[in-house]
Amino acid sequence: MTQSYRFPPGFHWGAATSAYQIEGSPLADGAGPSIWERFAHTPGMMANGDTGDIACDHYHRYKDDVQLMRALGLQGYRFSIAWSRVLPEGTGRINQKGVDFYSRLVDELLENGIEPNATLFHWDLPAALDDRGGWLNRDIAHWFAEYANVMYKALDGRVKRWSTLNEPWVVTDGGYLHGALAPGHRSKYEAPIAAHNLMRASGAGIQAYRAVGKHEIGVVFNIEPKYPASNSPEDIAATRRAHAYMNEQFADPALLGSYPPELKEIFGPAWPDFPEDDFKLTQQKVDFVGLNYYTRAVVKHDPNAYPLKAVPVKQPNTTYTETGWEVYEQGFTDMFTWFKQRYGDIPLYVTENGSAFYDAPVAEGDVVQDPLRTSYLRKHLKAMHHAIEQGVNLKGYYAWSLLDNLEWSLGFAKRFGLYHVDFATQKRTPKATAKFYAQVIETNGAVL
Ligand SMILES: N#[N+]C[C@@H]1[C@@H](O)[C@H](O)[C@@H](O)[C@@H]2O[C@H]12
Repeated sequence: MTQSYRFPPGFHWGAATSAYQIEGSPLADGAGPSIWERFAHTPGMMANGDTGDIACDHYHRYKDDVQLMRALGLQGYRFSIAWSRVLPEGTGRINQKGVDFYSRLVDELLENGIEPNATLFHWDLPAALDDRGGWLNRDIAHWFAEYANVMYKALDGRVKRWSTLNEPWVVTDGGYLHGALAPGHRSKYEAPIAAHNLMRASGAGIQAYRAVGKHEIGVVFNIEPKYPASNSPEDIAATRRAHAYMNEQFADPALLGSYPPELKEIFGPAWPDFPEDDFKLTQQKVDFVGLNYYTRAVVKHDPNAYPLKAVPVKQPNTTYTETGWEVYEQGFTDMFTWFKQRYGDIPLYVTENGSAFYDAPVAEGDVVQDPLRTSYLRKHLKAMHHAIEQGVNLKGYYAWSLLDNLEWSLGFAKRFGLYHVDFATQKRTPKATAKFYAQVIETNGAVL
Protein backbone atom coordinates (compact mmCIF):
# COMPACT_ATOMS: atom_id res chain seq x y z
CA MET A 1 0.00 0.00 0.00
CA THR A 2 1.46 3.39 -0.95
CA GLN A 3 2.05 5.86 1.90
CA SER A 4 -0.59 8.59 2.11
CA TYR A 5 0.68 12.01 3.09
CA ARG A 6 -2.72 13.55 3.65
CA PHE A 7 -2.54 15.78 6.75
CA PRO A 8 -5.16 15.81 9.53
CA PRO A 9 -8.37 17.70 8.70
CA GLY A 10 -7.97 21.39 9.59
CA PHE A 11 -4.17 21.37 9.32
CA HIS A 12 -3.22 25.02 8.74
CA TRP A 13 -1.16 26.03 5.69
CA GLY A 14 0.49 29.44 5.44
CA ALA A 15 3.54 31.46 4.56
CA ALA A 16 5.69 33.86 6.59
CA THR A 17 7.60 37.13 6.25
CA SER A 18 8.95 39.83 8.56
CA ALA A 19 8.59 43.61 8.58
CA TYR A 20 12.13 44.83 7.94
CA GLN A 21 12.73 42.17 5.30
CA ILE A 22 9.80 43.09 3.03
CA GLU A 23 8.05 46.35 3.95
CA GLY A 24 10.46 49.08 2.87
CA SER A 25 9.62 52.69 3.85
CA PRO A 26 11.07 52.15 7.34
CA LEU A 27 10.72 55.83 8.27
CA ALA A 28 7.45 56.60 6.46
CA ASP A 29 4.41 58.22 8.06
CA GLY A 30 6.06 59.02 11.39
CA ALA A 31 7.85 55.71 11.96
CA GLY A 32 10.98 55.83 14.10
CA PRO A 33 14.26 54.13 13.14
CA SER A 34 14.99 50.59 14.26
CA ILE A 35 18.39 49.11 15.04
CA TRP A 36 18.23 47.48 11.58
CA GLU A 37 17.74 50.88 9.92
CA ARG A 38 20.94 51.98 11.63
CA PHE A 39 22.83 48.70 11.06
CA ALA A 40 21.92 48.55 7.36
CA HIS A 41 23.19 52.10 6.87
CA THR A 42 26.47 51.36 8.63
CA PRO A 43 29.12 50.84 5.92
CA GLY A 44 30.39 47.27 5.66
CA MET A 45 27.58 45.62 7.60
CA MET A 46 25.39 44.48 4.68
CA ALA A 47 26.25 42.42 1.61
CA ASN A 48 26.37 44.64 -1.48
CA GLY A 49 25.33 47.57 0.75
CA ASP A 50 21.73 46.27 0.58
CA THR A 51 19.21 47.89 2.95
CA GLY A 52 15.53 47.62 3.87
CA ASP A 53 14.83 51.12 2.50
CA ILE A 54 12.68 49.62 -0.30
CA ALA A 55 12.97 45.81 0.05
CA CYS A 56 9.76 44.38 -1.48
CA ASP A 57 7.91 47.72 -1.08
CA HIS A 58 5.24 45.74 0.77
CA TYR A 59 4.28 48.85 2.72
CA HIS A 60 2.70 50.13 -0.52
CA ARG A 61 2.05 46.82 -2.33
CA TYR A 62 0.43 44.84 0.49
CA LYS A 63 -2.94 44.54 -1.30
CA ASP A 64 -1.29 43.00 -4.37
CA ASP A 65 0.77 40.72 -2.12
CA VAL A 66 -2.38 39.52 -0.37
CA GLN A 67 -3.68 38.54 -3.83
CA LEU A 68 -0.49 36.51 -4.33
CA MET A 69 -1.28 34.72 -1.05
CA ARG A 70 -4.85 34.12 -2.23
CA ALA A 71 -3.58 32.72 -5.54
CA LEU A 72 -1.75 30.01 -3.59
CA GLY A 73 -4.78 29.25 -1.45
CA LEU A 74 -2.90 30.24 1.72
CA GLN A 75 -5.04 29.78 4.83
CA GLY A 76 -2.77 31.92 7.01
CA TYR A 77 -0.10 34.60 6.79
CA ARG A 78 2.57 35.12 9.45
CA PHE A 79 3.92 38.66 9.48
CA SER A 80 5.73 40.82 12.02
CA ILE A 81 4.94 44.29 13.33
CA ALA A 82 7.69 46.90 13.25
CA TRP A 83 7.74 48.12 16.86
CA SER A 84 9.16 51.54 15.90
CA ARG A 85 6.51 52.04 13.23
CA VAL A 86 3.84 52.10 15.94
CA LEU A 87 5.92 53.47 18.85
CA PRO A 88 8.61 55.64 17.22
CA GLU A 89 10.51 56.05 20.51
CA GLY A 90 9.70 52.50 21.57
CA THR A 91 7.49 53.67 24.45
CA GLY A 92 5.03 56.49 25.03
CA ARG A 93 3.85 58.32 21.91
CA ILE A 94 1.79 56.15 19.54
CA ASN A 95 2.13 56.75 15.79
CA GLN A 96 -1.44 56.04 14.70
CA LYS A 97 -0.45 55.88 11.01
CA GLY A 98 1.83 53.00 11.87
CA VAL A 99 -0.92 51.17 13.74
CA ASP A 100 -3.30 51.89 10.86
CA PHE A 101 -0.97 50.18 8.34
CA TYR A 102 -1.18 46.90 10.24
CA SER A 103 -4.91 47.34 10.76
CA ARG A 104 -5.37 47.73 6.97
CA LEU A 105 -3.15 44.70 6.31
CA VAL A 106 -5.16 42.57 8.74
CA ASP A 107 -8.48 43.66 7.21
CA GLU A 108 -7.16 42.88 3.71
CA LEU A 109 -6.14 39.41 4.85
CA LEU A 110 -9.49 38.72 6.50
CA GLU A 111 -11.40 39.99 3.46
CA ASN A 112 -9.49 37.42 1.41
CA GLY A 113 -10.10 34.53 3.80
CA ILE A 114 -6.53 34.50 5.14
CA GLU A 115 -5.90 34.22 8.89
CA PRO A 116 -3.42 36.81 10.23
CA ASN A 117 -0.65 35.53 12.53
CA ALA A 118 1.23 38.46 14.10
CA THR A 119 4.74 38.41 15.57
CA LEU A 120 5.42 41.38 17.85
CA PHE A 121 9.22 41.30 17.65
CA HIS A 122 11.20 40.02 14.66
CA TRP A 123 14.59 41.61 15.47
CA ASP A 124 13.89 45.26 14.55
CA LEU A 125 14.16 46.86 18.02
CA PRO A 126 13.43 50.63 18.11
CA ALA A 127 16.75 52.47 17.97
CA ALA A 128 15.53 54.77 20.75
CA LEU A 129 15.32 51.79 23.09
CA ASP A 130 18.77 50.56 22.05
CA ASP A 131 20.02 54.00 23.09
CA ARG A 132 18.57 53.22 26.55
CA GLY A 133 20.36 49.85 26.71
CA GLY A 134 17.91 47.84 24.64
CA TRP A 135 17.92 44.14 25.57
CA LEU A 136 20.61 44.85 28.17
CA ASN A 137 18.20 47.00 30.21
CA ARG A 138 15.87 45.03 32.51
CA ASP A 139 13.20 47.71 31.94
CA ILE A 140 12.71 46.32 28.42
CA ALA A 141 10.30 43.75 29.82
CA HIS A 142 7.95 46.62 30.71
CA TRP A 143 8.64 48.48 27.45
CA PHE A 144 7.75 45.34 25.49
CA ALA A 145 4.52 44.78 27.47
CA GLU A 146 3.52 48.41 26.82
CA TYR A 147 4.09 47.94 23.07
CA ALA A 148 2.29 44.59 23.09
CA ASN A 149 -0.75 46.13 24.78
CA VAL A 150 -0.93 48.83 22.10
CA MET A 151 -1.14 46.12 19.42
CA TYR A 152 -3.45 43.81 21.39
CA LYS A 153 -5.88 46.73 21.80
CA ALA A 154 -5.66 47.59 18.10
CA LEU A 155 -5.78 44.14 16.52
CA ASP A 156 -6.81 41.36 18.92
CA GLY A 157 -9.96 39.64 17.73
CA ARG A 158 -9.06 40.19 14.09
CA VAL A 159 -5.63 38.72 14.90
CA LYS A 160 -6.24 35.48 16.77
CA ARG A 161 -2.70 34.11 16.85
CA TRP A 162 0.11 36.16 18.37
CA SER A 163 3.79 35.45 18.92
CA THR A 164 5.90 37.54 21.28
CA LEU A 165 9.38 36.94 19.83
CA ASN A 166 10.90 35.41 16.73
CA GLU A 167 14.12 33.42 17.20
CA PRO A 168 15.64 35.14 20.28
CA TRP A 169 18.76 32.97 19.82
CA VAL A 170 19.62 34.76 16.58
CA VAL A 171 19.20 38.15 18.29
CA THR A 172 21.75 37.31 20.98
CA ASP A 173 24.16 35.09 19.02
CA GLY A 174 24.22 37.43 16.01
CA GLY A 175 23.55 40.78 17.66
CA TYR A 176 25.39 40.51 20.98
CA LEU A 177 27.98 37.69 20.83
CA HIS A 178 29.38 37.64 17.28
CA GLY A 179 28.28 41.08 16.04
CA ALA A 180 27.15 39.92 12.60
CA LEU A 181 23.62 41.27 13.11
CA ALA A 182 22.10 44.40 14.65
CA PRO A 183 23.01 45.94 17.05
CA GLY A 184 26.47 44.50 16.20
CA HIS A 185 27.86 43.92 19.71
CA ARG A 186 30.59 41.35 20.41
CA SER A 187 30.48 40.40 24.09
CA LYS A 188 30.07 37.10 25.89
CA TYR A 189 29.09 39.16 28.92
CA GLU A 190 26.24 40.95 27.14
CA ALA A 191 24.81 37.94 25.25
CA PRO A 192 23.42 36.08 28.32
CA ILE A 193 21.95 39.30 29.73
CA ALA A 194 20.21 40.10 26.43
CA ALA A 195 18.97 36.50 26.18
CA HIS A 196 17.53 36.60 29.68
CA ASN A 197 15.80 39.94 29.13
CA LEU A 198 14.34 38.71 25.84
CA MET A 199 12.67 35.87 27.72
CA ARG A 200 11.57 38.22 30.53
CA ALA A 201 10.00 40.46 27.90
CA SER A 202 8.31 37.50 26.22
CA GLY A 203 6.88 36.48 29.58
CA ALA A 204 5.68 40.04 30.23
CA GLY A 205 4.04 40.12 26.79
CA ILE A 206 2.21 36.86 27.49
CA GLN A 207 1.15 38.06 30.96
CA ALA A 208 -0.22 41.26 29.38
CA TYR A 209 -2.15 39.20 26.82
CA ARG A 210 -3.75 37.08 29.54
CA ALA A 211 -5.24 40.27 30.99
CA VAL A 212 -6.85 41.50 27.76
CA GLY A 213 -6.50 38.89 25.01
CA LYS A 214 -9.18 36.48 23.92
CA HIS A 215 -7.27 34.18 21.58
CA GLU A 216 -3.85 32.50 21.26
CA ILE A 217 -0.33 33.59 22.10
CA GLY A 218 2.99 31.81 21.91
CA VAL A 219 6.67 32.27 21.14
CA VAL A 220 8.83 31.24 18.17
CA PHE A 221 12.18 29.45 18.53
CA ASN A 222 14.70 28.37 15.90
CA ILE A 223 15.81 24.80 16.49
CA GLU A 224 18.81 23.17 14.85
CA PRO A 225 19.23 19.52 15.95
CA LYS A 226 22.86 18.66 16.79
CA TYR A 227 24.49 15.32 16.01
CA PRO A 228 28.00 14.30 17.23
CA ALA A 229 30.64 13.90 14.53
CA SER A 230 31.96 10.83 16.39
CA ASN A 231 31.27 8.79 19.51
CA SER A 232 34.26 10.33 21.25
CA PRO A 233 33.45 11.81 24.68
CA GLU A 234 34.79 15.17 23.49
CA ASP A 235 32.48 15.31 20.48
CA ILE A 236 29.48 14.13 22.48
CA ALA A 237 30.15 16.79 25.12
CA ALA A 238 30.62 19.43 22.41
CA THR A 239 27.31 18.40 20.85
CA ARG A 240 25.60 18.69 24.19
CA ARG A 241 26.97 22.21 24.69
CA ALA A 242 25.93 23.28 21.18
CA HIS A 243 22.44 21.84 21.70
CA ALA A 244 21.94 23.55 25.06
CA TYR A 245 23.25 26.85 23.73
CA MET A 246 21.03 26.97 20.65
CA ASN A 247 18.02 24.78 21.34
CA GLU A 248 17.43 24.96 25.12
CA GLN A 249 18.76 28.40 26.15
CA PHE A 250 15.42 30.07 25.33
CA ALA A 251 12.81 27.31 25.45
CA ASP A 252 13.92 26.21 28.93
CA PRO A 253 13.30 29.53 30.75
CA ALA A 254 10.01 29.91 28.85
CA LEU A 255 8.69 26.37 29.36
CA LEU A 256 10.65 24.92 32.31
CA GLY A 257 11.54 28.05 34.32
CA SER A 258 15.27 27.30 34.37
CA TYR A 259 18.45 27.16 32.28
CA PRO A 260 20.34 24.04 31.19
CA PRO A 261 23.57 23.63 33.23
CA GLU A 262 25.75 23.70 30.11
CA LEU A 263 25.26 27.48 29.79
CA LYS A 264 27.30 28.22 32.92
CA GLU A 265 29.96 25.83 31.56
CA ILE A 266 29.97 27.67 28.22
CA PHE A 267 29.97 31.26 29.53
CA GLY A 268 31.88 30.66 32.78
CA PRO A 269 32.21 33.88 34.82
CA ALA A 270 30.25 35.70 32.10
CA TRP A 271 27.12 33.76 33.10
CA PRO A 272 25.14 35.89 35.58
CA ASP A 273 23.32 34.53 38.64
CA PHE A 274 19.84 35.52 37.53
CA PRO A 275 17.28 36.20 40.32
CA GLU A 276 15.06 33.15 40.89
CA ASP A 277 11.99 35.42 40.77
CA ASP A 278 12.78 36.19 37.12
CA PHE A 279 11.64 32.70 36.16
CA LYS A 280 8.16 33.45 37.49
CA LEU A 281 8.06 35.97 34.64
CA THR A 282 9.86 34.02 31.90
CA GLN A 283 7.74 30.89 32.47
CA GLN A 284 4.21 31.54 31.28
CA LYS A 285 1.55 29.20 29.92
CA VAL A 286 1.65 29.35 26.13
CA ASP A 287 -1.14 28.34 23.75
CA PHE A 288 1.40 27.12 21.19
CA VAL A 289 5.08 27.19 20.34
CA GLY A 290 6.34 28.10 16.88
CA LEU A 291 9.37 26.16 15.66
CA ASN A 292 11.55 27.38 12.80
CA TYR A 293 13.57 24.59 11.15
CA TYR A 294 16.06 24.84 8.32
CA THR A 295 18.86 22.36 8.90
CA ARG A 296 20.88 20.33 11.36
CA ALA A 297 24.50 20.52 12.53
CA VAL A 298 27.03 17.72 12.91
CA VAL A 299 29.29 18.85 15.77
CA LYS A 300 32.85 18.17 16.87
CA HIS A 301 34.95 19.41 19.79
CA ASP A 302 37.28 22.31 18.99
CA PRO A 303 39.14 23.86 21.96
CA ASN A 304 39.73 27.04 19.97
CA ALA A 305 36.09 27.67 19.08
CA TYR A 306 34.69 30.65 21.05
CA PRO A 307 32.77 30.24 23.35
CA LEU A 308 31.25 26.78 22.66
CA LYS A 309 34.47 24.83 22.01
CA ALA A 310 32.36 23.16 19.32
CA VAL A 311 32.22 23.56 15.55
CA PRO A 312 29.97 22.23 12.76
CA VAL A 313 31.40 19.62 10.40
CA LYS A 314 30.45 19.80 6.73
CA GLN A 315 28.90 16.56 5.46
CA PRO A 316 29.98 14.82 2.22
CA ASN A 317 27.73 13.65 -0.60
CA THR A 318 24.74 15.78 0.30
CA THR A 319 23.04 19.01 -0.81
CA TYR A 320 23.71 22.38 0.78
CA THR A 321 21.59 25.48 0.25
CA GLU A 322 22.84 28.95 -0.73
CA THR A 323 23.03 29.84 2.98
CA GLY A 324 25.37 26.88 3.58
CA TRP A 325 22.75 24.71 5.27
CA GLU A 326 22.61 20.95 4.74
CA VAL A 327 19.33 19.61 3.39
CA TYR A 328 18.49 17.12 6.15
CA GLU A 329 14.79 16.40 6.55
CA GLN A 330 15.33 13.71 9.19
CA GLY A 331 16.37 16.53 11.50
CA PHE A 332 12.90 18.02 11.09
CA THR A 333 11.28 14.82 12.40
CA ASP A 334 13.91 14.46 15.14
CA MET A 335 13.31 18.07 16.28
CA PHE A 336 9.61 17.45 16.96
CA THR A 337 10.30 14.22 18.84
CA TRP A 338 12.93 15.89 21.04
CA PHE A 339 10.74 18.94 21.72
CA LYS A 340 7.76 16.82 22.83
CA GLN A 341 9.96 14.64 25.04
CA ARG A 342 11.53 17.69 26.79
CA TYR A 343 8.60 20.10 26.99
CA GLY A 344 5.49 17.96 26.71
CA ASP A 345 2.54 17.92 24.36
CA ILE A 346 2.36 21.65 23.61
CA PRO A 347 0.52 22.53 20.37
CA LEU A 348 3.14 23.30 17.73
CA TYR A 349 3.31 25.24 14.49
CA VAL A 350 6.15 25.21 12.02
CA THR A 351 6.45 28.98 11.78
CA GLU A 352 9.32 28.88 9.28
CA ASN A 353 10.82 26.28 6.96
CA GLY A 354 12.35 26.87 3.55
CA SER A 355 15.51 27.06 1.48
CA ALA A 356 17.59 29.50 -0.52
CA PHE A 357 18.78 28.30 -3.90
CA TYR A 358 19.92 30.23 -6.97
CA ASP A 359 16.98 31.18 -9.21
CA ALA A 360 17.61 31.58 -12.95
CA PRO A 361 16.36 34.83 -14.48
CA VAL A 362 12.81 34.57 -15.82
CA ALA A 363 11.24 35.46 -19.12
CA GLU A 364 8.09 37.55 -19.03
CA GLY A 365 5.11 35.63 -17.70
CA ASP A 366 7.13 32.49 -17.05
CA VAL A 367 7.31 30.44 -13.87
CA VAL A 368 10.72 30.39 -12.21
CA GLN A 369 11.96 26.82 -12.33
CA ASP A 370 13.41 25.99 -8.89
CA PRO A 371 13.64 22.17 -8.60
CA LEU A 372 15.98 22.18 -5.60
CA ARG A 373 13.61 24.33 -3.55
CA THR A 374 10.65 22.13 -4.53
CA SER A 375 12.62 19.02 -3.55
CA TYR A 376 13.50 20.60 -0.18
CA LEU A 377 9.83 21.44 0.48
CA ARG A 378 8.53 18.01 -0.56
CA LYS A 379 11.10 16.19 1.63
CA HIS A 380 10.37 18.36 4.67
CA LEU A 381 6.60 18.13 4.38
CA LYS A 382 6.89 14.35 4.27
CA ALA A 383 9.18 14.44 7.32
CA MET A 384 6.64 16.63 9.10
CA HIS A 385 3.91 14.11 8.26
CA HIS A 386 6.01 11.34 9.81
CA ALA A 387 6.21 13.39 13.02
CA ILE A 388 2.43 13.75 13.11
CA GLU A 389 2.10 9.98 12.59
CA GLN A 390 4.39 9.58 15.64
CA GLY A 391 1.93 11.62 17.73
CA VAL A 392 3.40 15.12 17.58
CA ASN A 393 0.74 17.78 18.16
CA LEU A 394 1.50 19.76 15.02
CA LYS A 395 -1.23 22.19 13.95
CA GLY A 396 0.15 23.99 10.95
CA TYR A 397 3.00 25.05 8.67
CA TYR A 398 4.19 28.44 7.41
CA ALA A 399 6.60 28.33 4.47
CA TRP A 400 9.55 30.72 4.59
CA SER A 401 9.01 32.87 2.68
CA LEU A 402 6.13 34.30 0.66
CA LEU A 403 8.53 36.60 -1.23
CA ASP A 404 12.24 36.80 -1.94
CA ASN A 405 13.32 39.42 0.59
CA LEU A 406 16.20 41.07 2.47
CA GLU A 407 18.07 38.19 4.07
CA TRP A 408 19.37 40.51 6.78
CA SER A 409 23.11 41.12 6.48
CA LEU A 410 23.30 38.62 3.59
CA GLY A 411 21.26 41.06 1.49
CA PHE A 412 18.89 40.25 -1.37
CA ALA A 413 21.04 37.56 -3.03
CA LYS A 414 19.78 34.76 -0.77
CA ARG A 415 16.34 34.01 -2.18
CA PHE A 416 13.86 32.02 -0.02
CA GLY A 417 10.65 33.16 -1.68
CA LEU A 418 7.78 31.18 -3.14
CA TYR A 419 7.55 34.23 -5.39
CA HIS A 420 10.62 35.62 -7.16
CA VAL A 421 11.02 39.37 -6.70
CA ASP A 422 12.84 41.51 -9.26
CA PHE A 423 14.04 44.20 -6.85
CA ALA A 424 14.71 46.61 -9.73
CA THR A 425 11.10 46.49 -10.95
CA GLN A 426 9.31 44.97 -7.92
CA LYS A 427 7.77 42.40 -10.29
CA ARG A 428 6.65 39.25 -8.50
CA THR A 429 6.86 35.94 -10.41
CA PRO A 430 5.67 32.57 -9.03
CA LYS A 431 8.27 29.85 -8.73
CA ALA A 432 7.46 26.22 -9.50
CA THR A 433 7.62 25.64 -5.73
CA ALA A 434 4.75 28.08 -5.28
CA LYS A 435 2.64 26.09 -7.72
CA PHE A 436 3.57 22.86 -5.94
CA TYR A 437 2.76 24.34 -2.51
CA ALA A 438 -0.64 25.47 -3.83
CA GLN A 439 -1.34 21.83 -4.78
CA VAL A 440 -0.21 20.67 -1.32
CA ILE A 441 -2.65 23.12 0.28
CA GLU A 442 -5.49 22.19 -2.08
CA THR A 443 -5.05 18.45 -1.39
CA ASN A 444 -4.02 18.88 2.28
CA GLY A 445 -0.83 17.03 1.48
CA ALA A 446 -2.25 14.15 -0.56
CA VAL A 447 -0.21 15.32 -3.60
CA LEU A 448 3.11 14.66 -1.77
N1 LIG B 1 18.48 32.80 7.09
N2 LIG B 1 17.44 32.74 6.94
C1 LIG B 1 16.09 32.59 6.66
C2 LIG B 1 15.18 33.06 7.85
C3 LIG B 1 15.25 34.57 8.08
O1 LIG B 1 15.01 35.28 6.87
C4 LIG B 1 14.16 34.87 9.09
O2 LIG B 1 13.99 36.28 9.28
C5 LIG B 1 14.53 34.27 10.45
O3 LIG B 1 13.34 34.25 11.26
C6 LIG B 1 15.13 32.87 10.33
O4 LIG B 1 16.44 32.80 9.94
C7 LIG B 1 15.55 32.33 9.11
